[in-house]
Amino acid sequence: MRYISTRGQAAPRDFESVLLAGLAEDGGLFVPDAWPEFTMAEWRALRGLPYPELAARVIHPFIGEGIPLDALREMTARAYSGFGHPAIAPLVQLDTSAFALELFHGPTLAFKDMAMQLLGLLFDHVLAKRGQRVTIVGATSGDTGSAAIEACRDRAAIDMVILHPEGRTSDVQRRQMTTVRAENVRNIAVQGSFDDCQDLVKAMFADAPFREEMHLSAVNSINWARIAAQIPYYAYAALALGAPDREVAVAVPTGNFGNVLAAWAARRMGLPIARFIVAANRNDILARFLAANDMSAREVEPSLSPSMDIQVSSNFERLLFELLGRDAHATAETMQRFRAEGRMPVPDAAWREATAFFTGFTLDDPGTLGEIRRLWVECGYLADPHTAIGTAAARSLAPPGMPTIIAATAHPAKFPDAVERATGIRPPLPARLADLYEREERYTVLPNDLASIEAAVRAHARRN
Ligand SMILES: Cc1ncc(COP(=O)(O)O)c(C=O)c1O
Ligand SMILES: N[C@@H](CCOP(=O)(O)O)C(=O)O
Repeated sequence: MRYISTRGQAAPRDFESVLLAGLAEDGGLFVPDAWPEFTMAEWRALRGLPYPELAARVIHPFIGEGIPLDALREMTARAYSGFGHPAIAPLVQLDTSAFALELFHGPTLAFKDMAMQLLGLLFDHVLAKRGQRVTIVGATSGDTGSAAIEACRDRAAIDMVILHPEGRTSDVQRRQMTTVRAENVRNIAVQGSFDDCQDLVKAMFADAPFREEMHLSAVNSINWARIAAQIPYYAYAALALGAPDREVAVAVPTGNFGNVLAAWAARRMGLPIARFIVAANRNDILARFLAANDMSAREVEPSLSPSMDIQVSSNFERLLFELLGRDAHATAETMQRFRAEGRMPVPDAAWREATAFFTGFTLDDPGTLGEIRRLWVECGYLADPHTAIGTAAARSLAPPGMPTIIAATAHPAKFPDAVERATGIRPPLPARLADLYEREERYTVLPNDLASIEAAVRAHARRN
């Protein structure tokens, strides 16, 4: 499998190089040069397999022979061995056609573990094989950070710096990152929003001498490996609900557009996912785009679902590339105009094509609390605020009678204040995190300034 950049100016390369590169040198995102497809019979043969086996088989076409299927199998078996549920990603029925796909049974209690636990092992494998080391820089609105730290902590060949927006994550999320004692990890609270953190990461990649010097790599969903590792759970759920012999819909709480893009990739592989419901909080840029072709960035506003407090959804570029007929020149121009003018000029035909499959939905904070309460009262289901936006979206927009998979992206205990406000119940953290509030935090607050962040990354990488 070869990968090309959405902006067409970076050399094509294989999976392992894409894993280490993270972002293409031309600022674009790597995508497969052709989508692997499974036949109906091949999909049916995956039904009922244990999650680690299914994951290895679904991901392997994106990797190719660089990593043999058996080696990947060993990695998926290890990656999911520490999950707190035997099904890894259980489906919980909420009503006749709505099913919560619980993706939060990993070590840091959010869907990020589903990909990140595997990514840590892929990095180990590829870095050992090549005798290289990397400096991973990541931006987080709360969940990617701790999942990445947990997956890559204490690795001799990896240094890691995670940027989070100061004061804009939940306390549990921040503490899950800042209380980890691992020599190779450093946390920075940036005086800005998640979009600022993400921009800083992209700016570090765009600084070619710095990128080279630090051997930068990424763990955000700009890294294709993240998307590849998020495809299997949609297959797992869709097959359990009757695919490929029956169409399903998905409703995905969305911020950086990585999770819903993984579902769309499953469709490109041949799974009959008929509708993609993109569920947002009041940071509604994607919903405005889908409703009226208005992709215009506004200030990021804090909400009760902080992990989705995002306006610039990086992975939209991958969909845009497809909507523009894989025209890298047009994609690059459109993205440059978005950066310069804050508004993305998507041609009408491309927008119409997007709306054939994708529908947007927005829910404000009172609506989110109401939905958490409703789920508890009517279904006996305790949901976190992100998941609740997904269930509300499915209720209002899922095609009638079609089984709908709602990505349950975080454990309610990560957002105890919101859940308690809505239901009166304060969900406890699992025993292994019970002393989270007693642990000492370590992080540095820095301004939203590239030079300061680069200096901190360099100092961390050279600390020995
Ligand atoms: C709990 C939770 N839900 C939803 C999202 C949005 O997912 P994505 O950024 O892949 O759209 C995130 C962050 O990414 C998250 O942490
Ligand atoms: N919601 C995310 C934001 C980053 O998303 P990613 O999928 O690109 O890593 C977070 O919790 O950090």
